Amino acid sequence: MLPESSTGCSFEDCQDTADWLLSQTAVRPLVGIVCGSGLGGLADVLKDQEAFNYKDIPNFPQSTVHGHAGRLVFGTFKDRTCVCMQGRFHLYEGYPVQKITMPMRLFKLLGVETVILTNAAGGLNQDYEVGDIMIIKDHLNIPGFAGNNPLVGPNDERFGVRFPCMSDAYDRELQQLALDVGSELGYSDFLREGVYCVLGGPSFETIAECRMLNKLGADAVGMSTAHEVIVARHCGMRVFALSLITNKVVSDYNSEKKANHEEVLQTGKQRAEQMERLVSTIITRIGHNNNLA
Ligand SMILES: O=P(O)(O)O[C@H]1O[C@H](CO)[C@@H](O)[C@H]1O
Ligand SMILES: Nc1nc2[nH]cnc2c(=O)[nH]1
Repeated sequence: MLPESSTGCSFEDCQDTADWLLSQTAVRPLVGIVCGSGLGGLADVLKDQEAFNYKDIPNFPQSTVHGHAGRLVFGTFKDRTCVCMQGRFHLYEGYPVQKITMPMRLFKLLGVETVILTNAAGGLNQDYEVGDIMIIKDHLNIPGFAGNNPLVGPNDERFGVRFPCMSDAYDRELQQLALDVGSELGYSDFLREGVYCVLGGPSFETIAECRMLNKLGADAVGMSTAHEVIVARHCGMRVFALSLITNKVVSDYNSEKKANHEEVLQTGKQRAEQMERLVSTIITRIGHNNNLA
């Protein structure tokens, strides 16, 4: 494990990055958004945009995955100020888990109160269809079982406590709000609630792994989000997350289907409009200081 000071994720490193960004933009974001694979179009619907390429931001990692543009976009939905990651980082890119979650600490230091994350995920639940949108109510952090938790290492109390609670990781009021908004928009037929399981990737799952994960209680599987959620909750931000079911996992030895990233991006394109409308409507209903409008 690398000490925090050498990964560029210490409080001081994050503060330097926040100070640099706050000196470049007048936007003071209350909502932070992370876009999943193929779902970066959400950032494009922000008004009065100010965008920064990750490569120009001090201490910031670089996006290496197709479907993750690598831009931090500030702007507004109605009068709600937002900062949006158009591209996230994953364990399989080779970054330490502390580095891929560093943007959550940056969000906190920028003044963000609520974090909304999206991801592309494989459907494990037999009832799920491609194109379903799953409100994440809980997660299984499998890399964490092996000690790869983003909070491993010295704890900096300026961010949060040594042993943070995770039974309330996903905000229940925001889940209910999403169900209500989904119903108003006519999305109930493809809106689900379930458990997301993160694996390290980059290989997709074997059939035996899919069967095991489903038995463990996971409804969808991916390679992101849970680490970010842990760090966001550690520093006291409210969290809401959505999985777009971009493919059904292969859990039958007679199936000829093969998981692939192109299908993931393709489904993202097909559901982009509904994902954007759902998220932007939820944001317009989040009031200041975390109250619902
Ligand atoms: O979780 P996001 O970033 O949406 O991406 C998902 O899609 C990619 C696989 O196609 C993996 O990176 C997986 O985690
Ligand atoms: N691990 C994993 N990640 C995904 N991201 C999108 N689909 C999948 C999947 O089937 N498995």
